[in-house]
Amino acid sequence: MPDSRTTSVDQVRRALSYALGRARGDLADAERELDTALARLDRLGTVADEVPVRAARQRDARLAEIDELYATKLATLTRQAAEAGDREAPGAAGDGWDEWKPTPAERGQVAPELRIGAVRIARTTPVPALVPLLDRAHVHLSTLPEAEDAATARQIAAGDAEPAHAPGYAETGDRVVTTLLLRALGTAPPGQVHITGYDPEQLGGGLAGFAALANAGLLTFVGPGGLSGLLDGLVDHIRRINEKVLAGAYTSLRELARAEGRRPEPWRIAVLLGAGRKDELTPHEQAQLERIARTGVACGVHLIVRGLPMPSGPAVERVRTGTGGRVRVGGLRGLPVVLDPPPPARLVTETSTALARRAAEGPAPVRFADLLPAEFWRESSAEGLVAPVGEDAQGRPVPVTLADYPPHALIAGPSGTGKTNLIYAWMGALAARYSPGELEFYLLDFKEGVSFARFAPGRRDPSWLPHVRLVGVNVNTDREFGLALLRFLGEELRRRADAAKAFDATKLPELRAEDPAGHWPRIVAVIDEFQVLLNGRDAVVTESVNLLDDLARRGRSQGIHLVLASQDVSGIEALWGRPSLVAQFSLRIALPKARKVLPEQNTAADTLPRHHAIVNPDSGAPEANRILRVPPAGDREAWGSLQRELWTRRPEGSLAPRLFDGDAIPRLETAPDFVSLAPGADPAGRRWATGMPVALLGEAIDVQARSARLALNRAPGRNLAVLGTRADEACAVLNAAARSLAAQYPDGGARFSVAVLDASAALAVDALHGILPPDRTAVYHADNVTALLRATAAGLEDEGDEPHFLLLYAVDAVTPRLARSGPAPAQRRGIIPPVGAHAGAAPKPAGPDQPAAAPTGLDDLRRILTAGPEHHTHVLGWWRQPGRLRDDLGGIGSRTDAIGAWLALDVHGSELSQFYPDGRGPAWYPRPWRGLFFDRAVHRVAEAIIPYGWT
Ligand SMILES: Nc1ncnc2c1ncn2[C@@H]1O[C@H](COP(=O)(O)OP(=O)(O)OP(=O)(O)O)[C@@H](O)[C@H]1O
Repeated sequence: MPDSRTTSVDQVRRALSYALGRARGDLADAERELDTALARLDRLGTVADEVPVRAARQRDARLAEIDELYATKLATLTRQAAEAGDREAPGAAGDGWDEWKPTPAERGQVAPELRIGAVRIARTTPVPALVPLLDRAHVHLSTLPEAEDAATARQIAAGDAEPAHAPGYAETGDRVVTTLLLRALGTAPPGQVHITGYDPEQLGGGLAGFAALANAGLLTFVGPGGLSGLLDGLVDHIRRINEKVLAGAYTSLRELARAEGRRPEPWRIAVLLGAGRKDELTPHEQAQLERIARTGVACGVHLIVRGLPMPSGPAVERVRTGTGGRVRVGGLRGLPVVLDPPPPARLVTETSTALARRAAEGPAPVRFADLLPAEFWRESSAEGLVAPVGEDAQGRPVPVTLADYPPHALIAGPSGTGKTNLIYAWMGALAARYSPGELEFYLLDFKEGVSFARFAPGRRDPSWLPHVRLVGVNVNTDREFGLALLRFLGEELRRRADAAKAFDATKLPELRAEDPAGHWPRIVAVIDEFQVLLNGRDAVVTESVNLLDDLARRGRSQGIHLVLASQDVSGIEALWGRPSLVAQFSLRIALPKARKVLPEQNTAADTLPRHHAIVNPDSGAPEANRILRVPPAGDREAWGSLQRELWTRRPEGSLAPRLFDGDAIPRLETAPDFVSLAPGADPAGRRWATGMPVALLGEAIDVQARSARLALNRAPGRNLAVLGTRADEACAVLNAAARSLAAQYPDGGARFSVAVLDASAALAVDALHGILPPDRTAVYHADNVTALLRATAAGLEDEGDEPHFLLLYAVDAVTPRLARSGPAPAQRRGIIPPVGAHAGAAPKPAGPDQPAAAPTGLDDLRRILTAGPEHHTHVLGWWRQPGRLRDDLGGIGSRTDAIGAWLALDVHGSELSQFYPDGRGPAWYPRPWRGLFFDRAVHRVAEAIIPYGWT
């Protein structure tokens, strides 16, 4: 009994020691109890000798009690240790072979210890036996002396059945090697473990099943004379990692991986299988081996050595193999371990084949998530904007800067090479680092498509990117929108410069320091396919280039940054003719096969692989090239989840960005200017700020969502002529005008006379039913419009203050008839003055031989146009040709002042010469669903607008 107790106590002491690592506190308690128990045992023994009979019984009872207590404690501890062991070696590091599959660690995750078997102690739960390898230790395998092997066999739990096949020493060693390699391969990302085998005696040594890895260069063998070279190579590699990768910033790759969330270098495992002769190593080899043993682990270089001497050291785990799958592991204080069964041969070969295939596919793609910081919105943009857009070949994120230098970027690459994707990646990385108070985006895409629309709320996804203030898509025909953005930025530049001056500051960082409560985010304006804006030689190009020049030169100090992207920047004469402007774009980003964005002598883009980019912050100087891999960032899922996350954090009161879609027909009912007119809106908002009625004609092509508007005050010329043959568009303009005017008189107070003079307008006029006040609206047709005009012309002086709006659809369809009509039935008040004469001018007296001519319907129209506005009677008419309007006004040479505002549709600029101050007409090339609006009271140059839809 005492003998077996002593053995048991010994065993337990070791088991407790093992569990120490996992359950230190419990173990300490247990050990104290154990010491107490042993002391008590001693005392009991002594007492027993003295009082043999009675005490012997008592002693046995106490010992049984202690045994029981002790067994319970031990069971608890081993169970805890087993659980801890399972946690330490999750997935491929510890799973049984039935369910085993690779579970590659996430980047930056620490490599786990690897299970080889289980610690067996009698009457307790088996505890996983873990061996440290990747980033932790080297492994040295040696053979247990026979006596120890036999003792181990005895120590193994009595209940454990001997396996049917009891492997010998060599096979047990092979099993350890195979198990460690397979688990290491399964826990690392594919391709991240490179194995080298040194097996001069062709022992196999557990390496044979991994042969498929050789196809992908993940397994190499060195021949019998190759040990020296292998060790030298590993030492060189360690030196390189220390100098170039860790570079004094980190003490190990493990630390680097933890800090940066990436692992730039694969692990290298050298399996050295000697034949057991001590003298096999030369002194040089021995020295190199020692070096590697000492310094390799920090650099991801690991040795599994068998049959060769291995220097001792803290980073060497010793595994002594016996027979029958039994081993003793140094780190487990020599406790007896029963190896797990060997991994099935098929599992080894299939895993190796799959890993080789994955590795041959190239490095794991960069992930968009890797560009994002651990915590959002922590950066200040006072000094600039810095964010990565991809990773270099070593997996290091490549930061890209927009600041004083470089202030602006040019991005180029042929179609499909990933410009849009790169912009997404960059925007995501920036938006995650800088809050909307630090950064604002203005985005414009001149190519067809809706690539930037995702940043604005959509039907499927109501979220938006809170940094985005403006999104313009499908603007390929609306260069005016690009110009509007540049004008807006120009204004902002002026505002910032003025504010800086007021604080005696010159730059944004100084302004921010002086005015900490101010809202001075950096602005990034991205214009994709910007060459569309600069194509041609018209006024839009001239003004755009001038504005670009100003923004590029002065924007840098005021935190306004331009990012211009294009498929081909080579053809943009407007830019290349201005080298000083181009020089401001010192950040150059070239995608594969990009032309001209880098200087001629910098040809790196020609050989750039797919999904890579060159970032050059030094105007393309070859030595400043940084080549990087760009992650896919266009994926709606990846992007969507970031956007939603940022959206939920948006500051209170944050407004959705303005979305301008050149392909969409705007709606009057949602136009902010209309909403503020509509009944129920703030009364102060109605009838515009000035109290005069305002007709909204269409959406202005502008950064702000505003309406093109015509103020109908009591001043000469306050009429509108819509010109062109496109009935839908002309009706849309007149309908919007009518609806917006009606909205300003919800309780009556204005008269509407609507004349439908061509069938093409019938539907549009029908659509006004229920919108115009029924009791204040009269509809006329060709057969009674003369009466309308007669009555209106005759009654102008009697109109009083009530406004009267005449909406004449296709008026030119009846003017030939109007010219013949008369005499009028109503009271004549005199002769109609010629158009252009002042309304109050005296009528031309009739000569004695000339009876007073009866005014025709056309005369009445002219009088209304001329004299009406001062009596608050306004014509909003549609003429299908400018020539007809001119004729209706009196023909060539007659004055046109009665038409103070016009909106041209499919009319060429030259046809408008008579109605334009420069006498030559505006530069206007008609395009579908666009009009050119000119109000001589407010415009210097005509502005393009988009009619509101009326259906
Ligand atoms: N780094 C990348 N990784 C994976 N896929 C990419 C990457 N870059 C681009 N792509 C994919 O390639 C396709 C073209 O990319 P993208 O639209 O960004 O090109 P582009 O240069 O903007 O083309 P275009 O000028 O015709 O609009 C897209 O399907 C995109 O998802």
